[in-house]
Amino acid sequence: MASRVEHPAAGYRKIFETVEELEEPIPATVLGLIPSWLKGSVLRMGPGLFKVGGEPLNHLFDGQAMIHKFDLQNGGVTYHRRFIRTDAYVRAVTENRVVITEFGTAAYPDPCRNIFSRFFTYFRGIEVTDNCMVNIYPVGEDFYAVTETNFITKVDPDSLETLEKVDLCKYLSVNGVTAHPHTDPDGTVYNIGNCFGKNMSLAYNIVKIPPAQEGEGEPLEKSQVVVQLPSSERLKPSYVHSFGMTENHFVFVEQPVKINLLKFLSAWSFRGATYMDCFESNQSMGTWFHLASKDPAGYMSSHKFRTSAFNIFHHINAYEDDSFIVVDLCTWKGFDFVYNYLYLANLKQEWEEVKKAALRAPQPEVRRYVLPLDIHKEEPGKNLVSLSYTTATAVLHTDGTVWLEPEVLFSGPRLAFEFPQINYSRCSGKKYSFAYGLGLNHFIPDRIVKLDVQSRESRAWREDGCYPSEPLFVPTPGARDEDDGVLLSIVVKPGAERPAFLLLLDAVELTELARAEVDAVIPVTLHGVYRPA
Ligand SMILES: CCC[C@@H](CCO)COc1cccc([C@H](O)CCN)c1
Ligand SMILES: [Fe+2]
Repeated sequence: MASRVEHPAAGYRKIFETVEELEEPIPATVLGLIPSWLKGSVLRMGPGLFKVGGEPLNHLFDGQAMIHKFDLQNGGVTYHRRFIRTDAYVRAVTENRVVITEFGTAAYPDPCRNIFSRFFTYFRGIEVTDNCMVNIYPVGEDFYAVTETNFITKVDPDSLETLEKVDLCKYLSVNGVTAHPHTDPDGTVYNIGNCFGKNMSLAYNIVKIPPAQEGEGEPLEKSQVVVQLPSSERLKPSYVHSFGMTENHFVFVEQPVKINLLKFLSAWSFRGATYMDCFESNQSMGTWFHLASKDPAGYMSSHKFRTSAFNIFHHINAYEDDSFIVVDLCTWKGFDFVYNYLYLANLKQEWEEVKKAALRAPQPEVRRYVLPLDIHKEEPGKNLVSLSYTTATAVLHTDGTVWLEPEVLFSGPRLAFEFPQINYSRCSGKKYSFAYGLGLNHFIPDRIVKLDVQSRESRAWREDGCYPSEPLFVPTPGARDEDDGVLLSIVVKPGAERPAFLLLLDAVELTELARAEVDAVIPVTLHGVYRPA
């Protein structure tokens, strides 16, 4: 059972404060021993500028995108970081005001314009943000920093320069795609996104970007929608943050957090509206699971899986076993939108206040759901799951729906196992044993956790006054065991002589191998990738 850790000094405030970018990489002080085979870069995205024109940005997902890079070679480490030159960033800094509406902060009307031009800007659609502060991932030979809108930004993974703003609407009929794509061993990239389309043909589109082919130009030019999934409620598609992919199937969990399209597609400026204002909870649908086959791609409409309401952001892994699909998720119980608790004003409160707010929030739980593929007319009322190693159930109802009950893999009072990572190249879409995550304590990141999804045992790394980020798993070359490798996490230790470090943990025992300390505070990072040299 995770021990109760308290943060009375509220040191976590430091990871939500603006920092300067670096002109050049800075050296890190290495304590301990970095495995000689570990050569490459940790690339991560997060907010770096939290105030514009003297006004604070309100939400965790509003800060202007900053890219961070730890370079490891020959046992030495350097750290670099730059702001991404998005339109959102450049125009905010140039005009010294929020010009592009962010997730939870509305743009300010241009005080210099006259009343008429200000009035008419109200009627133009809002300018969708390109603030790519969520993740960075490779597509072919290129790296893209992303948020969840239709704009992704090509960046140089060595110099951290901003290369090109790309509008996915040029290639795909989507309004946005998640920051969590899946990648096949051959380099094919899959993603899912909302499609509000013409005449409200509402759906969720699964898109496929083929691998880079020599002299075949942009992979994005060849991207296509491979499956369209129907929305449970016309005019109100669910928010989708990630999806599952097994060897032969896509798994889409349709959560009861909905986008009100009448609000989202109408003139925001009147109300100084933001993306957050467009969400609402569906209090009656519960949560729906959808399946689609991968090749040939096709929606499996007869598989109507239902369960009770929860928020879902991060799929951990999904795999097929016998005639079942096993789906492991980081869930938050209830239909109240968890993002309502992630305003910076909340996260930067005194510790006692932070704990009080988290009491009212949806409670986190790692859950295993099992979806039977063969639901030909079994008799209703019987549990269809016959896997020996899980207590998850699936029961066919007379209306043709299948009611799912999960097995709980990890649960603790306001202790979330989140930002999950696995040995992806070896285990994605396959039966696996280990998941690594960031432990959130009343939403404050204060632990690195390893979860054995077979034994349900967990172990943690923590240190007083330390605030880690999502742990990235790097397998030892030629490893035999799934967890033979290193976990990399950027840790902030406010008040220390060197207030941030890259932590290297042995992924078997979560023991510290080394840390590379820098003389700089590093603000919160959300997601990232390890790029081998
Ligand atoms: C009404 C919600 C619209 C969807 C896109 C439509 O497909 C989400 O849009 C944004 C806009 C700004 C920042 C973000 C962040 O990525 C969130 C946290 N990851 C998401
Ligand atoms: Fe995420």
